[in-house]
Amino acid sequence: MNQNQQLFAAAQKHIPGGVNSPVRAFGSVGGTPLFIKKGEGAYIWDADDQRYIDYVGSWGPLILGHAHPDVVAAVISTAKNGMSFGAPTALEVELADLICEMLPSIEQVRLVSSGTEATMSAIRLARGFTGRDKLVKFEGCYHGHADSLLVKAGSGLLTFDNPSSAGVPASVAADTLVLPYNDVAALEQLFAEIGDKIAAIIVEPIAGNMNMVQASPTFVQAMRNLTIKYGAVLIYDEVMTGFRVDLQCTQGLHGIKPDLTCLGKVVGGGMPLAAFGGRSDIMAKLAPLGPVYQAGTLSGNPVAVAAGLVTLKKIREIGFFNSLTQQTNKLITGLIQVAKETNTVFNAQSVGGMFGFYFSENIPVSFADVMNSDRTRFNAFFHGMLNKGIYLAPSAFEAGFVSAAHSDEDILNTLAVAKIVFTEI
Ligand SMILES: N[C@H](C=O)CCC(=O)O
Repeated sequence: MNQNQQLFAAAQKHIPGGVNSPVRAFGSVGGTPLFIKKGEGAYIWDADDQRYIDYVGSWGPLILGHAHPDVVAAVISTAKNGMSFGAPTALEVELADLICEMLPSIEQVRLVSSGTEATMSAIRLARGFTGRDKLVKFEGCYHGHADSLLVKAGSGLLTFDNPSSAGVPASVAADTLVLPYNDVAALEQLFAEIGDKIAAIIVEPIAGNMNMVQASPTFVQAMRNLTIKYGAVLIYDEVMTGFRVDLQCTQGLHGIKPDLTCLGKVVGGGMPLAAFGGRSDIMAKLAPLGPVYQAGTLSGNPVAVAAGLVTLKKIREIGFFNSLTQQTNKLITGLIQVAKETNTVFNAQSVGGMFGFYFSENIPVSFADVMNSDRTRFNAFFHGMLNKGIYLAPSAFEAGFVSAAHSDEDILNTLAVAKIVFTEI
């Protein structure tokens, strides 16, 4: 047994399934997960000292690459003054100001510790604000693991073939109405029937938890128009896409002003930090100002905030996003090219530093399309790449990420390996 296998065996003794989040168990692709020893730039090393070019980036946060020196320095210097106070700090005011400056739809913001907390709190707030209970979500979108959101969800649930979790009371799930992604007619029909009972739509405006699926412009516009018409709240879940696809996130690309936005991942620079924010009249309903309760001992944790601040400042530097977008594009066009050269049925797309690839003729626009892609081939490709030092997300239902640390050489090496693996599979 190698070190990874030994650690996995040991982990299973006291950690259910040997992992602290299900997709880490290598989901549908099977095998032993890598136990990571260290990361630097675009690379990670496993317990057997094998190096990999990493396109997971801790599932999105590491837009600057692993252990970026400025982020590490900020974390160390902040931690030296104390790890947590459970009291306000100047740093969190600075981060809140910066988020509001970068995202015009956010007039006020609250910091929390995970994407799940952000979406869960935004939904409670939308319900408190509207006085309504019904929530609209879309098939294949994943918004964290709060009870009401584990209905036909993506990410680890899909990976393990159980898109609606056990343990969610039917009464809770009853208020979650699930529609197909990108289906304008279904959305219009639902609003025509019960629009005055709907508190909110929550959507991943570029879905990253059923692989990567983009919302069409008509779908996006329909969500905005209908929520305005019926007085419902439009929640953009940009936990994955926030500061990852564009400096102004997906909402900047769409030219849409959501009522509330959920952020996570990049905003914390690799530390447990997330946020939700939006219209000040809605945010004013939060305690201690208003009747909607939301709280957290570690919310706005100074060490996490320090990492987030450095990360956001770096990605605002001139040329950062252009270069990240170009680098991701090189990977995607290169993969499409080598697939063509090896007669492999394959497709791929990217926005900013986020990408998806599919063993299918067309780019998927719905959950059903993703389900129809060739997942057996995906698994073979994943293992082939992993065995040759390329670490991709171990699930056909997750997006991939390029960081500022991925060099031309890394991309070329990845493409050379992909060509071999496409031929093998
Ligand atoms: N897709 C998930 C989050 O965005 C992957 C991370 C996890 O579930 O552990």
